[in-house]
Amino acid sequence: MRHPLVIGNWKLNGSTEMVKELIVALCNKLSNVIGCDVVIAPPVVYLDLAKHHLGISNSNLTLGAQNVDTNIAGAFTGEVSASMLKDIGAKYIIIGHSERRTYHKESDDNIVKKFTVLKLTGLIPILCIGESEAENQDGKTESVCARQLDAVINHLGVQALENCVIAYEPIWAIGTGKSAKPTQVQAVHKFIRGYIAKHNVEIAENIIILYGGSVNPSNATELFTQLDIDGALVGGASLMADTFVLIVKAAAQAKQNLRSAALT
Ligand SMILES: O=C[C@H](O)COP(=O)(O)O
Repeated sequence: MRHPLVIGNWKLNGSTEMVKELIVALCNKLSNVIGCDVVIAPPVVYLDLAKHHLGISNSNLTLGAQNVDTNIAGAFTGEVSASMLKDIGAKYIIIGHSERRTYHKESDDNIVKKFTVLKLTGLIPILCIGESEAENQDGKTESVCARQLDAVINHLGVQALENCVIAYEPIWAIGTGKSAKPTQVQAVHKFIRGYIAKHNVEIAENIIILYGGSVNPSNATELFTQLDIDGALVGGASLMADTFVLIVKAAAQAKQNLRSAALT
C-alpha cells in the first residue's frame, strides 16, 4: 500500500521568525505522529534556515522547494538550480504549479525540462496538474490532466514517473476555500492512475497522487478516505501549525483505517 504524504507549500510567505516558530511547533506536535510522510516547502531564501531548525529539533520532516530552474549552472541571473537545492538538503521539488503556469507563463515543455533536471539530480519532482474552472465546466478535466501527463511521458517515457509525485490541483479550488468534492477528486485520481497504468501498471499502482485545493482540517478526513487520494499538497492551511498537524493526523488515521478494513 502507498504511504501517505502531506506537503506544506508555504508559497510567498515567511520571515526568519515565522520559519523558526512554525518549524519548532510542527516538530513538537508531530513528534509522535507516525504513518504519514511530511514535507515542508518554504520560500527558497529560507531553506537553509529551515534545515537548521529541523536539525535542532532532530525532526523527520523533509525539506522541499517550490521551484527549480531548467539550467544547472551558468549565466542565469536570479535562478536556483536543482544541484543547489540538493546541496542545501531539499528532496521534493514542486513543478508545474498553476501559479507558475499562469503568472510565469510556464509551458508544458518548460515543465518537462524542470522534470528532467530533477531526475538527473536525484530529486523527487512533485508534478502539479489540473484544470481551470472553464475547462472543468466544459468537461475537459480528464483531457487537460492527460495532456499535462503526456508532456512528461512522451518526452521521457513512463519510467520517469517512478519515484515521483503527482499533485492534482483543480485551479478553481486553490486558495478559494472551495475544495473539490472528495468523490469528484477520487474520480480524477482514478483516471490519472488508470491513464498511467495504460503505460505501466506497476508505476501507476505505486505512484503517490496528492490532492491540492483548499484542504483544511474539516475536509481532510473525507478526502483521505478515498482510495486514490494518497495525501495532500496544502497551501494556506500549512502556515499554521495546528491546522497543518490536524491534516497530517487525518491522513495517517484515514489510511490506517483503510488498511485495517482491507485486512478484515
Ligand atoms: O500548493 C498548494 C495548493 O496550491 C493549494 O493551496 P491552498 O491549500 O491554499 O488552496
